[in-house]
Amino acid sequence: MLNRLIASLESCPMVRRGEYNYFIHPITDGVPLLEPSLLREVACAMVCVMDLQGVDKIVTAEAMGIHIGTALSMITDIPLNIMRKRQYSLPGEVAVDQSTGYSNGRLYLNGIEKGDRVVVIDDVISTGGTLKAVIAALERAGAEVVDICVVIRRGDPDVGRPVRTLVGIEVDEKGVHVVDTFR
Ligand SMILES: O=P(O)(O)OC[C@H]1O[C@H](OP(=O)(O)OP(=O)(O)O)[C@H](O)[C@@H]1O
Ligand code: HPA
Repeated sequence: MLNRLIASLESCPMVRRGEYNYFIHPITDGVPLLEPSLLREVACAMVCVMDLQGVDKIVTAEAMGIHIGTALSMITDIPLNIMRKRQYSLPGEVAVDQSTGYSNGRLYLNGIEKGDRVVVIDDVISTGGTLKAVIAALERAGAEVVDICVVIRRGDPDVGRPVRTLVGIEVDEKGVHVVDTFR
């Protein structure tokens, strides 16, 4: 079921970002080209593994959760909420710090109401810094996070909650190796 995702990961290029081996892949970067068949494979697999019963909103983080969140939203008819790197200063906006293996920034949550049942999705989890920030913002807004699903898990990060992943990978100087599926 994940043939396209696995084959494209095992042949994707990698660059150094400081000390970090950064793999470049259509799902995580939109580079060189995101084929509809790959996006469809990923979105359909996410719909299969997630518990979407009674979910009010799909939440993702700018930028590389957006195409996946959009595909999921169109399949399920559940609205999409995007945590932005831009501040809007609307009433109730929640700001959180985000750190990854190669960057630090701030994410802003708007449009979530107390008691909303949400699922969180993203393209990749590596240090877990981004997901921790997203979960913290949702908790501050009073949402109930009912499921979390990420396409690619790099290593074994811990965000204090179960995270479903479609594939697990290891990255070394030779490139990307897929080590598990549907965890
Ligand atoms: O587990 P982590 O170490 O936090 O890494 C994962 C995050 O890194 C990337 O986002 P990034 O902040 O690079 O922004 P982008 O989506 O705009 O590329 C990716 O889209 C994830 O959200
Ligand atoms: O190695 C990576 N590649 C693409 N996106 C990422 N987000 C965190 N790590 C990575």
